[in-house]
Amino acid sequence: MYKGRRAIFDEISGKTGQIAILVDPEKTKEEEIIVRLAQKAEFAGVNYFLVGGSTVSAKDLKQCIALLKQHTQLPVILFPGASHQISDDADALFFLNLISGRNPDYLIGHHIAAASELQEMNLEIIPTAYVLVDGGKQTSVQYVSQTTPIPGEQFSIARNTVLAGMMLGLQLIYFDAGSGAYNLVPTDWIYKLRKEIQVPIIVGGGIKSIETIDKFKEAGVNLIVIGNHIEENIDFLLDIGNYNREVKKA
Ligand SMILES: CC(C)=CCC/C(C)=C/CC/C(C)=C/CC/C(C)=C/COP(=O)(O)OP(=O)(O)O
Ligand SMILES: O=P(O)(O)OC[C@@H](O)CO
Ligand SMILES: [Mg+2]
Repeated sequence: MYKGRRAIFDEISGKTGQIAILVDPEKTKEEEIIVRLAQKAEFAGVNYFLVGGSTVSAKDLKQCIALLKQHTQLPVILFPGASHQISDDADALFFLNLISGRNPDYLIGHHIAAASELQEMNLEIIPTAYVLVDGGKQTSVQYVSQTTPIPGEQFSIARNTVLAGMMLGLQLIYFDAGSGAYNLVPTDWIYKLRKEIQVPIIVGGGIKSIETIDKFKEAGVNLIVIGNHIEENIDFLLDIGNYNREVKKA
């Protein structure tokens, strides 16, 4: 039965500059890769694994999570592209509400489809305002959800969208410029929002450098998500490790 735990939400809220690795179960199937990812992530001081994708099957998702849980102590959070992307082996679920879009399936449809199964699971469910930001290219999420992202120059639309999300009771904001984005979520959005809202903020899409991670941390982002860049270059985790050790010393 769903218990309404808040441990992971509290951990995400607790500080800025935390890092999550997004694992795509469609691309990451071999145990050997998962073992390497788990070891390097833990050594680097990464905070969480996120698992999901726009087009991932239930079977691939379950297998990937089971393997991750065998090989890492880090919390595993579901980042689902659809109602079938759920597994009781994970620790938490971003219950995404795609509020930058106007597609009812992604505002309430998938949620209803998943609700009865979720009620039987032991996952921490985190109601999340999922806000797509134009990253300069059409992404899988936009295509699959048939929604239009918010343009990077339209801060007031972004602001009104997240304010409405908060008023609806969503507890976390995830700004996503999309997988492999060319343009990042604008840092000035975060600075401006941080003047009036305290809810935890997640940012992802196209992040490839320590400099970017540090900029988002300084702006007040709680959790920075990296997918493609680690898929392409697992040794970026060494740089993340060095960065985390420097931040700790400072
Ligand atoms: C309520 C439940 C269980 C699900 C909600 C479903 C919703 C609303 C999803 C939002 C829209 C969506 C399709 C999100 C997917 C987010 C995600 C995991 C993106 C990762 O990137 P990919 O789409 O896999 O990109 P690439 O494969 O191109 O790297
Ligand atoms: O794969 P990248 O570009 O890091 O994007 C991560 C994530 O925010 C996409 O939904
Ligand atoms: Mg993917």
